[in-house]
Amino acid sequence: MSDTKPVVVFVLGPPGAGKGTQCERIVDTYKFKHLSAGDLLRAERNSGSETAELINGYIKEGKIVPVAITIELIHKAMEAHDGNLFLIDGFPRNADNFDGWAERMGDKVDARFVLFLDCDEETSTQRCLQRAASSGRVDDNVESLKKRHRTYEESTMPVIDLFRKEGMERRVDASESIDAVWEKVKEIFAEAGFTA
Ligand SMILES: Nc1ncnc2c1ncn2[C@@H]1O[C@H](COP(=O)(O)OP(=O)(O)OP(=O)(O)O)[C@@H](O)[C@H]1O
Ligand SMILES: Nc1ccn([C@@H]2O[C@H](COP(=O)(O)O)[C@@H](O)[C@H]2O)c(=O)n1
Repeated sequence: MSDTKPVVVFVLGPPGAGKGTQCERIVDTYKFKHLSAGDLLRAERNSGSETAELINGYIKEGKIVPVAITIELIHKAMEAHDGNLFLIDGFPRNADNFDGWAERMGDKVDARFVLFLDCDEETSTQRCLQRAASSGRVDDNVESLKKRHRTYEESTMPVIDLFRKEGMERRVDASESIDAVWEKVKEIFAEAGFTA
């Protein structure tokens, strides 16, 4: 991490909304470091560490891992990066994530806005099921997706509502094509003062 306060943009939305897809383009264009909470948790699970089994259970059930574990992974990844712009994807996902971040990181970073990629459950499910052929993910199946959607509605939407009330939410209709979504995302980053 550089000496100046890290700038953070959060990326939220239902499973398969296209968060990772748009993050790749944001990284290429605006030179952010992309930190996906889901990717960090899957890597930790695959490392066979003492929390691996616990993390796997949460992922299979579409539940949210306790924040202490997730923040530790995000913080370590931020420390390891020699730059100032961070795109934190899939976090904060529930009140525990939100409160844990506020407590541990809130005053250490400059959180600019939340990119909310929004699409309906049917679109989201179809995208994840198509991705299943290549993703190898234990949770890209109908049963896990139902659970992930319930978690999204019950736990993540209230967090997005909180950000909206704070004027930090920037919503994009993610049911459009990848290129159409990208055009809207670029407008949001330009309005926030980021240059390509
Ligand atoms: N706008 C889009 N239109 C059609 N397909 C898309 C669009 N955006 C992403 N996809 C495809 O949908 C699948 C899910 O996209 P992606 O992995 O980016 O979603 P995500 O929001 O990061 O998912 P998760 O939260 O489950 O990790 C991928 O196969 C991707 O290629
Ligand atoms: N803040 C988070 C983010 C993710 N998880 C767990 O990982 C699963 C996959 O997340 P994706 O963002 O890659 O879809 C998710 O269903 C959770 O089980 C988490 O616990 N906390």
